Amino acid sequence: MTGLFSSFSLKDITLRNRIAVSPMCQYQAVDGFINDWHSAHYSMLARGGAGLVVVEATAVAPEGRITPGDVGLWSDEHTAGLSSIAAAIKTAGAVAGIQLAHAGRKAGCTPPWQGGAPLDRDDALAWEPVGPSAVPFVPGNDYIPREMTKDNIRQTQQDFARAAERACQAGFQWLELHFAHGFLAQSFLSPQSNTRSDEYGGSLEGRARFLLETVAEVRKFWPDNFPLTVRLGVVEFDDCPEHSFSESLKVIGWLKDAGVDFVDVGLSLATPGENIPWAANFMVPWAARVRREKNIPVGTSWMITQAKEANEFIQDGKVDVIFFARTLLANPHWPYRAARELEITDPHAVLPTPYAYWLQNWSE
Ligand SMILES: CC(=O)[C@H]1CCCN(Cc2ccccc2)C1
Repeated sequence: MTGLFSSFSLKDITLRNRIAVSPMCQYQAVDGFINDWHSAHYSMLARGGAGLVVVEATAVAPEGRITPGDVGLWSDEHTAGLSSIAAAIKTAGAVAGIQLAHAGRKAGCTPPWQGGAPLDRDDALAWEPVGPSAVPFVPGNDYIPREMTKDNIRQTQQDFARAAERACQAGFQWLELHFAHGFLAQSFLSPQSNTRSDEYGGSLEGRARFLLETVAEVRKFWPDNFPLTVRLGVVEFDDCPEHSFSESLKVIGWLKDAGVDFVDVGLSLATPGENIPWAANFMVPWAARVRREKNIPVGTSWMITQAKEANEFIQDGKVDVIFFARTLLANPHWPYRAARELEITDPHAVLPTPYAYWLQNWSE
């Protein structure tokens, strides 16, 4: 019987359950290097019992960071630190995943707790953002990205590919390309941000070209027996969400043909004014439609907090994996709580032995 605690196999990788730690930016790195914060953070989450732990948005180039504090994999020097993170995740029994990102025109900002606005231009840590077109994320704002040349595009695609190679060398076995949230790839896809008239703009084929060429380059460096996945913003909540969703379904078909194994169904966040219908589980129906209409395994996130509901989403074949974020930040041992609530056999077994032993006969 499938459910939240049934295993999930994709290519040669098997998750012990359907609970994934969603990539959550910590903004604690220096020059892209992880430190004790990340080691403790990811060990904590991996020991909580999730089947998959995806490391936060990891920049494929310095100018692709959301903030100066983003983790990076743009240099061979970054590999060693991330390999220790991958090892810690795997030792705890979870599959080690990593999200590779380029924030595009949303890059070069302060972390959310400092307002999330672009760094002052005279800040020594600031840099010029890049994008498909010289169109600012905030209409009328003077934080305008430099329009990428075709050489810039090719270089960034290589950056993704080389970062994927490093991720494999570091021991990660699940790769998620960040094609959502208004970041670089999403901004190529959205006509709100991509006004190019060359082959990287205009038609849907043109706007999707950056994504498909990036997947093709990554495919050369990421092992075929490990899942190659994308987080894709599948819907823009504008005056006609069905339009962007129908375009996304076409793009997902092309991504699948290019070798993408799984879609983590996310939000577009391509413009600041989106009227997002925030509510519990609100992305599940969209993910279920992708799964059904494109016959591809999917995951999703966004305000999913209840074990019984999550279990039903899996049982009903709506989604294959559920990405939890704040639910797990609030309680890293939430998988154990969920296992008890769902009356799974040996709920304590989701935890490492030193914890499982003492909890096997414990009931509060
Ligand atoms: C890297 C990434 O996708 C993150 C960056 C920070 C904001 N995240 C998106 C977010 C928006 C609103 C509430 C919570 C989260 C996306």
